[in-house]
Amino acid sequence: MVSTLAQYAVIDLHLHLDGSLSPAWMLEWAEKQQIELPAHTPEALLPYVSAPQDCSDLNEYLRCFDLPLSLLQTPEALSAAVADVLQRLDQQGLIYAEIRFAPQLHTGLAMSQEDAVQAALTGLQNGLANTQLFKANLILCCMRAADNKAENLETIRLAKKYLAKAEAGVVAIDLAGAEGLFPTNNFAEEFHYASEISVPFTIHAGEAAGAESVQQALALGASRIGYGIRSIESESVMAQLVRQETPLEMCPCSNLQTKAAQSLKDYPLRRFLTRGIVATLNTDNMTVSQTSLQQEYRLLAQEYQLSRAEAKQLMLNSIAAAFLPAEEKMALLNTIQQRYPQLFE
Ligand SMILES: O=c1[nH]cnc2c1ncn2[C@@H]1O[C@H](CO)[C@@H](O)[C@H]1O
Ligand SMILES: [Zn+2]
Repeated sequence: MVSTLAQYAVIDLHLHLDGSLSPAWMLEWAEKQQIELPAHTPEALLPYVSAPQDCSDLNEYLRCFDLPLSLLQTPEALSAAVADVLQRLDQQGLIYAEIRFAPQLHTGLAMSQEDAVQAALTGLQNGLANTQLFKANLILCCMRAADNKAENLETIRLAKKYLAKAEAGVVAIDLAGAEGLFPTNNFAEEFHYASEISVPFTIHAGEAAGAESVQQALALGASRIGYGIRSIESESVMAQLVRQETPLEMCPCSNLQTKAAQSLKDYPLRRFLTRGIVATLNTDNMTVSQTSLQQEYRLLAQEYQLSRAEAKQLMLNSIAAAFLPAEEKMALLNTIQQRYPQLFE
């Protein structure tokens, strides 16, 4: 049962590019760019780019992104990183993925946010050409910070521009970063603007803050919620998620590390599914969290007694939740059925 449930690992809707670079890729691109790293083998590099065993909270978790981000400041590196992640997802048997990154975190050298978006799109097209993936798309993250409204608004403007180009590969925006330090409502202006110009969005909420943060994200018009774990604290928020069919992008390994969830035993995924909330299963950060989508399914199968029916529901929820038009969702379902008929027996 355990190994078969890992076969349901075919769609990842919540995966950060910068938190998912392989150590080998980081070593290769550090050398290419003559960037000095604190370690010179993949094993020795791991402690610098993955959450510690005793990670205390989201703020500590977020420190793991400094090193990978330092390697992603040129168009070549950014394109290569996207293509490499796609190749690894393909090797793992995935069929569809939405990869997110924050263009404003890639402007440390000479790139503008738009250069970063274009570089990532080039990587997306190159990567897709070399894989069997049905498709992959990009989500552009706005960041929770103190003085970055202009940067966030620019990210949203770019999302609109590239959303308007059919098939470009940008499908939505996100809000990432330190939720405990910068509450969701601080970003109301940004998301009012996104709504006004019809840019769909997901917001990381209910991770380092409570159900009220999910409530705020819903009030702003979020189409999906990143994690939303602490929705479990509010009957009315859960009722709203059911009523509006707003999907939750759940990432158990990461949620345990950031202490958004205290233990797997109390992880609210099953209660969400039972209530009819559109919960999905994702990785968040393959490298920072030392995980893969198969690993997430395996963990839940082993330690959470995830059933086959629940695994199938999670996969079907991911199809429903994808930022894809209805006909592409149908095509995605068909592709999965053809490639993995055993998942539907
Ligand atoms: O679990 C998370 N919660 C909130 N923000 C995150 C999480 N994982 C990554 N990022 C943030 O998203 C940025 C763009 O990919 C990363 O640089 C990191 O700061
Ligand atoms: Zn995330």
